[in-house]
Amino acid sequence: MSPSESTVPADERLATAAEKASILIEALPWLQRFHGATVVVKYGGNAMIDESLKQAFAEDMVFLRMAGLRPVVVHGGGPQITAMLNRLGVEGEFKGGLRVTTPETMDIVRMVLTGQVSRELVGLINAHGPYAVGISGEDARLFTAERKQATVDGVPVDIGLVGEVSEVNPDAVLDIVNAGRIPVVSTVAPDVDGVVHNINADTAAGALAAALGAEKLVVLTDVEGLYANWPDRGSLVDRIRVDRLETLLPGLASGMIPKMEACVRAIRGGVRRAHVIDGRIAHSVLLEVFTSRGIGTMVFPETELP
Ligand SMILES: Nc1ncnc2c1ncn2[C@@H]1O[C@H](COP(=O)(O)OP(=O)(O)O)[C@@H](O)[C@H]1O
Ligand SMILES: CC(=O)N[C@@H](CCC(=O)OP(=O)(O)O)C(=O)O
Repeated sequence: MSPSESTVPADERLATAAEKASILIEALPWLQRFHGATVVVKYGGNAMIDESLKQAFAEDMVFLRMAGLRPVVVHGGGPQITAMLNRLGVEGEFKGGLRVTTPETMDIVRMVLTGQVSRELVGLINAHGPYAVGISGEDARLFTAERKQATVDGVPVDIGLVGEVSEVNPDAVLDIVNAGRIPVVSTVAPDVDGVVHNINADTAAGALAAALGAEKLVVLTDVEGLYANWPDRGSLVDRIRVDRLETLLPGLASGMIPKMEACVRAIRGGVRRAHVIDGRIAHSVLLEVFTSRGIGTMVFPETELP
């Protein structure tokens, strides 16, 4: 046998081929259903664990695009901001799940999100072709921020330059999507006076999904989904109607609050499905979009039966 030849038993090859074919065919109804659909994917900093996971995420975005969907990425970067603050010796703290943002912190938040995390994701996606374009809430008035307070023990507290999204102008994102490319959105944005604010990435993703009339919002994080009795790992919620989720909101611990508020905002804004899934699993987005069972927690509208 020459070195260029190899032998694999025919029955083994057939079994592998049959398994692959069944995986591909399971995706068929979803490929049909989601053709042309906009999917907003929020990639949290806690799910950007290692290089292979980030590369798998980039592959998923290109896969969605090549399968005829319209993916829009909104990225986080909380742990990356914290690491940079530590490197620069700047003190930082969170209140009610949001980063207390001084003008000095804001400079670092903006630098890390737009100059580091966005650039890295854009590069990973563009390794597959000229698809990704980075854009921030400051570009073409994508987001307008309104100063937001945190709630600690039911009391509102000032946390500096932190914004809620008061307005979304999705035109620039649509320009990129309509050109066949993948927007990668960083969540810093000016208020009406032009003062740049730090916006939680879940909050921005929910607002953008609603403004785009997206089919789906998919939020990647570092847990399997929403646990009804956190931290009881046996209490993972498979699916939940938006009105029921609203009743749970006041009892949720920080971290999950902005995510679940974002899901509520998206569904109330007309998005058909919002999902919180485990970004620590490679290709988790494909598993959610193209398999019948999906993964994680799915939020659906009140107009559907529980
Ligand atoms: N009810 C809950 N279900 C699941 N996770 C929860 C819940 N309450 C709080 N959490 C916490 O929320 C975290 C996810 O939020 P966060 O750390 O902000 O992630 P990300 O960087 O993905 O935005 C989880 O790791 C978990 O510690
Ligand atoms: C106001 C606020 O808290 N902003 C966040 C923005 C980044 C973010 O949301 O990143 P993750 O999705 O990785 O948590 C922050 O400064 O950490």
